[in-house]
Amino acid sequence: MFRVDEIKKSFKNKEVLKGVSFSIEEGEKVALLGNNGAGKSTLMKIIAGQLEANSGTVKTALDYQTEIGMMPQGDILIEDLTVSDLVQLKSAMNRIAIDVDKALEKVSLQDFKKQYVGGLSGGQKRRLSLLLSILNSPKLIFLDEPTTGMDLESVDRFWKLLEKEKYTSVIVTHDFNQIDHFFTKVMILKNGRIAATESVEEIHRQGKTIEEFYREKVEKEA
Ligand SMILES: Nc1ncnc2c1ncn2[C@@H]1O[C@H](COP(=O)(O)OP(=O)(O)OP(=O)(O)O)[C@@H](O)[C@H]1O
Repeated sequence: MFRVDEIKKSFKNKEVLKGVSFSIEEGEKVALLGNNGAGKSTLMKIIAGQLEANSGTVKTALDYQTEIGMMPQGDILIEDLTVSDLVQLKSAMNRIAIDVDKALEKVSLQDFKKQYVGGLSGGQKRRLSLLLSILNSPKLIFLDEPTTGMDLESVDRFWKLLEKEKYTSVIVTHDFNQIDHFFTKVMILKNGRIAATESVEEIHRQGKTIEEFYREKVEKEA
């Protein structure tokens, strides 16, 4: 469904990604893990086309505009539009007809439709970003730390929404509480490469939690 081959990226003379390769199959829910500065957001930006890699390829038969949803780490929102207008604008850009109220209900923002985006709280902006990235019911979504800044109730609602919608997904998260029951696969980015890829089922079969697996791979061999 989606394949990344030997992606390399340096900033000045700092080599952040040294050859990252992986593939995503339909139905997988992949947690992309790694310490701060490991290069997760850099990789996500390259996949999103916001940043150019020095070398490597991204291959997919999916259409970026209509079949892939992206939620970057920082919110890219137009602050001086109302919530409702922004949702309408995005749906017009994607040439889809949507019921704005219903869409806003998905992320519990129905009471904020007339408010300016710039006046939303950080967690509310994240929820709006999420909505924009799934508005066209994509087949594959890439989310970079989607729950950052959300209160506990919103975090719970966020994971429930994703569970219900059943997207194939790649999600950068530090939310270890959720990884054990939401994801099917874990990828760990370390020293510029994918240092480990494992199915959650296999990790559990070994009697470990994902957090234990992560610590073993990242901390012990640091
Ligand atoms: N535009 C840039 N210019 C220079 N260095 C950059 C730039 N973007 C990222 N970096 C560097 O690349 C490295 C990886 O950053 P990145 O944001 O991809 O990490 P991350 O794994 O997403 O971290 P976090 O968990 O903190 O979000 C860091 O050392 C960062 O300082």
